[in-house]
Amino acid sequence: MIYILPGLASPSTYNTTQLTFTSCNHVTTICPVKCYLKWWLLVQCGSASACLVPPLPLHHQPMVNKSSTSSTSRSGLRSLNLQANSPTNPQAKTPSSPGILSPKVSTSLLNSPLNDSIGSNSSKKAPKKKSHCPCGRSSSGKDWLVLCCRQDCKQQWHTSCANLKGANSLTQPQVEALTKQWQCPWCFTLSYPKPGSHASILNESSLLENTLSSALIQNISESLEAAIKSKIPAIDTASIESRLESLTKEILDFKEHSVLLPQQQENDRPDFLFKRPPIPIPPPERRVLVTPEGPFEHYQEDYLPSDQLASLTDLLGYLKSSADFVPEKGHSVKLYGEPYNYTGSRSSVTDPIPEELSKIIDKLAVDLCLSDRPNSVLINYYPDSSRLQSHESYLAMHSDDEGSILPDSKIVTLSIGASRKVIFQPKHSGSEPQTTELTTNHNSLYVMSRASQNWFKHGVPATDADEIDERFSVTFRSLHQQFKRSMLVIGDSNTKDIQFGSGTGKVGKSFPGKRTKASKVVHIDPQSCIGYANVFIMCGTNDLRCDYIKSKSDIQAVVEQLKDKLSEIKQLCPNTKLFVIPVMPSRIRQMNLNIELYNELVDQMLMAHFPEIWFEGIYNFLDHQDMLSVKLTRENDKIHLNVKGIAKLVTYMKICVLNREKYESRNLMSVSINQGSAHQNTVPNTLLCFELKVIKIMSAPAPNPKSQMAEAYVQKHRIPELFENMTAALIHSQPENAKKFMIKYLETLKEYRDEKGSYPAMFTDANMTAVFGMLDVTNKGYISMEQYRSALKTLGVKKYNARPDGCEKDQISLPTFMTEAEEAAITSIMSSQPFSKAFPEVE
Ligand SMILES: O=C(O)CCC(=O)C(=O)O
Ligand SMILES: [Fe+2]
Repeated sequence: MIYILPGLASPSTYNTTQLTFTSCNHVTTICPVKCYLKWWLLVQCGSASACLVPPLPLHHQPMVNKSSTSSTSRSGLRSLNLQANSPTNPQAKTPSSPGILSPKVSTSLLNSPLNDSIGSNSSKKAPKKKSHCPCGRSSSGKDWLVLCCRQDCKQQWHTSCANLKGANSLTQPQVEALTKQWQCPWCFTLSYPKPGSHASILNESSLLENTLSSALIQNISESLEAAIKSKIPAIDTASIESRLESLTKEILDFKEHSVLLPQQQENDRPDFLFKRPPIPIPPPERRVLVTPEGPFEHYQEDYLPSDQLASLTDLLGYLKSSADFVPEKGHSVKLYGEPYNYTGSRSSVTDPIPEELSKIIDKLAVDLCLSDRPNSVLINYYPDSSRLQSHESYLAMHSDDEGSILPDSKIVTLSIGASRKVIFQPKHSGSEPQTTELTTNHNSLYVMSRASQNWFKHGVPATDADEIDERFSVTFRSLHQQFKRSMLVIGDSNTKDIQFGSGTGKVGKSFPGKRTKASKVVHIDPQSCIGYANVFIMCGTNDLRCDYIKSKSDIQAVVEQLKDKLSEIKQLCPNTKLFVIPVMPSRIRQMNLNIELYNELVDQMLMAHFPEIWFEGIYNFLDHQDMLSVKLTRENDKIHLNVKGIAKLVTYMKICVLNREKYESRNLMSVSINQGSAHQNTVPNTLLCFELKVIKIMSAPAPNPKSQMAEAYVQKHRIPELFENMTAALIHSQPENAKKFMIKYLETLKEYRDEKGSYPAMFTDANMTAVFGMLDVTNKGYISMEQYRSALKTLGVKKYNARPDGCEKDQISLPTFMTEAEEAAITSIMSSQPFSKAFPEVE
């Protein structure tokens, strides 16, 4: 392929035009061709196809043309049609073709239609008579005269003037071959006009625009500068600059911390999605909390009888000699029983509790009436000063407040060896903390409650004595790893029927916990939260009854009460994950108006002060009129959830716990806890998009046929369940690409529907009820064990309880089925394998 790149040209500049030849798409030569003929000869000798764009007269735009030809030759060459009359060839005197004229032959006189468009220099030179070359001079028999083939032109040109000098050395037949359709430089144009979208046009216009606007800006700034200089003699530019710098920084900070979506996206989001404030406002100030109990409950000397003391001393001696202690800061440790992981712990391996210690635990359980038998023993070894400098023997101030410790349990410490001081300091006293000292003597015991850990910290200070003897403290705790997922539900009568533990209709063993009563917000007891990993507050319905609420300020007062309670809980239990459940709408319209406003205000309050507290949607408890669904409400009761409602509530809470656990474990919200103060953090936008805002609870609008149709459609296709499921899965998995994940999810569902694949392992009550219903066709209310197994299989559950309630009678009820299915699903999620299989990560 040959490309010829013309430039702007007038006939007088043709000689400098360059033709660019490329072959096989490679530029092979850039050849300054002084005439078309040279170019033609080159092309004839080579085999490449070619495209010639001759130099154009000034009124034509320069352009590059990659195509081959309009009128093409065999080689794809755009032909030049020369009309020549060789001065050296006598035969040429007789024109052999109509286009070839001898220099002396004159044709008709015609005005050139292009004369006007030629540059002024050229136009001066351009003769009016077409029978003469535009140069107006005679060629003195040296040049061929060639005639433009265009009917409306027919202008003659000297070969030299038309940049065809070489033509004069050609023979007549060669010239004839060239001259069939020659167009003169005035007429020759490309048959392919430059498209309007051509990059060069865009560049040209944007360049022009930029240049114009830069020039304009420059003009303006110059005149401004001049005006300022003349009017204001001296400006402190340094201070302005520094202010500008700090403003820029503020803007950047704001951008960084802002969690609001850009305006457009914000508008695009459905109304029910969560919003967070751009910058979280710090929580209310820390306040002085009065400790309800002392730092330790009990201290007793000479605790162990001599035989137990002797065997314990033997064990400690053995541990010391066998170098079983693992060094930590200021002391060493040895762990037995249930693993106890605390901040700074270095020993992950534990041995079973040895007999000597087991016997001591038996005694402790009886003597101290322990409801939970300690199952974890940590021995601290403070070596004597021959092994460790006195000032290096200590245990730093800390609280035993790890999530795995049972909330209502005791932490018991037996001291063996040298007397050492243990000191205690309150955490929330405000002023200089008052220190309590306890001297622990050999064979003494002191007992702390788990709750006291949230009020006090304790430690074993280094001594300034030159010499100290060794000391051991044998500490006993009740731990359970599942307690890391423990739940406390603080709520009104709607939470009364939540039962913790395992078995039918219970929360399940994966989520230990308890429910405490708070009929009204003011009854919430922050201390009850101590030791629980997750706290759900579901309270407020009674505060919002129509008898109590006379104006908006009454509702605001309840929100303020809640704020105070939350603030205290946050201060007392910084590690606890808090969930506020929006007040469930009732079936009383007037009351729902109060509830709607309250939820709205709580939402705002949380956004402003506690952005880390989850305020989850409860929309799936409502019917299409945003009233508590009649299916979930007790008969003749407009407020309370029925058994199904409670089961749904429990499922919802469990999903909340799992979602948050996964969310935090992925470091999306790294709440860092430092000495009791939780640092606020922002929530990433991607996730916020999927957090559910409490639905707008409106008083019921008059049903209209369109909305009924829409409702019927939504119900028929189970759209809310689909979205509920998908949102849960999305939050749970938090894939990089949410869109792809959802597509994949829907495809999985589709496969399931087509009975090709496994159903995702997280399902709603509706899913389970539907599967149960398919098996219990006669509506007996139970299914057989065989059906139970196949139903779980249908739901994609692989591991499940093989002996559920009712298995002896071969009658598995719907609640049992639901509990077991859910428990199994949750177990599978936690073991993550089947879950991740059901929700493959989408790249
Ligand atoms: O050595 C002591 O008395 C204190 C031990 C202690 O606080 C602990 O192990 O957590
Ligand atoms: Fe401790």
